[in-house]
Amino acid sequence: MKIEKIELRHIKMELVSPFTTSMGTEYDEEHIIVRVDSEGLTGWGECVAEGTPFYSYETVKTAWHILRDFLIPSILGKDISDIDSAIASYEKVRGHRMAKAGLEAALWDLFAKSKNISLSQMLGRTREKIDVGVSIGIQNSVEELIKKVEGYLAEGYKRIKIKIAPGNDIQFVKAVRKEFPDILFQVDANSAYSLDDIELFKQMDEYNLLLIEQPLGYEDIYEHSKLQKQLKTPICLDESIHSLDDTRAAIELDSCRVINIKPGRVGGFTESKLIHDYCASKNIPVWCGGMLESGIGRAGNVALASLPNFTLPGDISASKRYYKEDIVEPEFLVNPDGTMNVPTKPGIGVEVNMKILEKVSVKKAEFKM
Ligand SMILES: O=C(O)CCC(=O)c1ccccc1C(=O)O
Ligand SMILES: [Mg+2]
Repeated sequence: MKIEKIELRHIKMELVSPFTTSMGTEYDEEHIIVRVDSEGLTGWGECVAEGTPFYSYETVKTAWHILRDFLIPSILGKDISDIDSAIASYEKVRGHRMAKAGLEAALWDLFAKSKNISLSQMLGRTREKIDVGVSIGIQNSVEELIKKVEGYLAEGYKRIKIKIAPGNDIQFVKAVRKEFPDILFQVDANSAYSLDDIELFKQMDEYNLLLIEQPLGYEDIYEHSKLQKQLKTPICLDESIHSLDDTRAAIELDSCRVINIKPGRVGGFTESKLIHDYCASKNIPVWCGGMLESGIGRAGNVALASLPNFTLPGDISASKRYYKEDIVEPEFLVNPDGTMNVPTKPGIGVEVNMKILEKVSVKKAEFKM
């Protein structure tokens, strides 16, 4: 397909409630929306680099620079036969996986639309509904957390994840487990601890957690292998896994027994599929993480999570859990049974609401051949 035009939009959307993690508190989310136009079709993607370099070194500004100065020039005006050839055209660019994933997502949407199939079909969907969970930020008190958990369970969510940080950990775990003895329940530390905290993790090991996400260093694989050997609870790596190679190392070393796949963190759907397939071959379950995406990125996550080895509920929640109004129609909903429908229309399967997109855009640039 001849890549005729690419548009970038820096968007900023206010969260319905602040999101607190060990990395800080977010009140709004900044991402980049990538639009690719070719032969009368439009592909949409979302780059999940944030305004701050606290989860990842990438930010909206670094991703904008890499997209504008390196990735877009490598494909603009060219006749691209498939996604792999697009990826090959910018393979010299090291790292910057979120920037790459944003562009790749728009190309996946474009190619799926050109074949008149859904993105999930093109990725290899084996289910029409996915199980979904919710990620809850650190709350001011145990009572507030219990109330939030109760609300989300009532909406149907199949799995609860809470963020933890030193000083805000075991008391929350204890309270939730006491109140809800049978729910699927996990924690995410976003790298806030070290091996010196082994006693805390041994305590957590007694609460039948589904997994403990990214307890140690954000680039670490080795120390996680030491921690995993002392716990019954599976460790799940998020931040440390950027590629299939990282995945192999982590599984070979027994650093984790579950992998969180975020297409942005690993550079796109292509790498996500490689990680998914490798984990399936090693009997390692995967689930789809989230980056507080708008409906455009969410559509991609939903499609990805329809692959067979996504056997645990993802951090894929309803649009309204994040934003008062989403930029896609229809917005994403959670069914009362805790599932979400995988869109079946061509490409991402939802329409972009241009009026709302315009409203949340703080900067726009157009690149033409
Ligand atoms: O989108 C979601 O619901 C997941 C939210 C979440 O946990 C998260 C959001 C931003 C950055 C990192 C993480 C994480 O999974 O660690
Ligand atoms: Mg995480």
